[in-house]
Amino acid sequence: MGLAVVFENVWKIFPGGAAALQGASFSIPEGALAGIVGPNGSGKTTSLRLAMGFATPTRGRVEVLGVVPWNSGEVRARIGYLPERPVYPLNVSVEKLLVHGARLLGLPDPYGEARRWARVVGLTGYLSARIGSLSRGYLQRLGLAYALLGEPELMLLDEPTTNLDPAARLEILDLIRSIGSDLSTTIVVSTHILPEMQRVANYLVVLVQGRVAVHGPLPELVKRYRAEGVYEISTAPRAARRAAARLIAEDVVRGVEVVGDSRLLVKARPGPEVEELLSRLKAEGLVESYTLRTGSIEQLYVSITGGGA
Ligand SMILES: Nc1ncnc2c1ncn2[C@@H]1O[C@H](COP(=O)(O)OP(=O)(O)OP(=O)(O)O)[C@@H](O)[C@H]1O
Repeated sequence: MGLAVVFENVWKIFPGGAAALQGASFSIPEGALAGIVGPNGSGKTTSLRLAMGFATPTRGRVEVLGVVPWNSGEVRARIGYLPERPVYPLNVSVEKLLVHGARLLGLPDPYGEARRWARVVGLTGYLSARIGSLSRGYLQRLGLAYALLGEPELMLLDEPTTNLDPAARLEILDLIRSIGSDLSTTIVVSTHILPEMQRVANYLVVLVQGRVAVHGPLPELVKRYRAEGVYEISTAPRAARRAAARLIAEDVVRGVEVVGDSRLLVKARPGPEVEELLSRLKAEGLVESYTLRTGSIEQLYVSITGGGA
């Protein structure tokens, strides 16, 4: 599988001297739903703007979908971008804006395109609504629909949940997750709110002061840093409760959830103790298979950086 985004030793120094990126290197594989996480000012927005080709690096190499983005007008049409603070014409209808966007991309059926993505983001009932009348959550849906026009190969979403209330936040995250699983688009989401990424991301880039502390598939990082993880366990037929009772008594297990007759989720810090325990239960025939599914991004972040997001 190829790489959707490659940053190689990228520096971005602004005219006033602020160094937003200081030798950042990371890559994001095609098809990933990647979170770029880091505290305010760590270079998230700068990274997305460089990937979009809206800015050029002072030094280093940025490659997106196999090309250098600021040299190629063509690649912009393959990327959907949701800026941190999008600006919309308030007196225009939802449909009109989406149709306009589809026309700018030269898409053959602008109305069909507008309706398709409005449906995906749950705005079908709002096609004729004035943009100025939408709530913040619905404005973000509109931003997602706009970024989806033309079904881009890559979506760059900059802090898509900022300024939303908790319910709208969850709706947007769920929407991003379902877009990620329904389409083959690579999605990159920046955020300074770590627990949010847990709901959606399977790949992580951790930025600290313009440098990449770590990047990689989430389960791999959880394992490497021994942050608390969630194991998905298949037990022998109808043995989920029995296995749960065994596991909950073990020191290394932080929590157990029975999710079916023969399926469990187990919270534990990955490492030899858990592996031993699970292989013992496997040998006994109680557990059939297990995989480390994901982990606590907050804990991971603390293990990587020594704290303070
Ligand atoms: N156009 C600019 N001119 C000068 N300095 C800038 C510019 N854009 C960003 N910076 C500085 O570069 C650093 C990184 O900014 P950036 O916006 O990329 O961070 P961020 O991680 O997205 O933060 P936030 O969550 O606050 O948006 C900050 O110190 C910021 O002040």
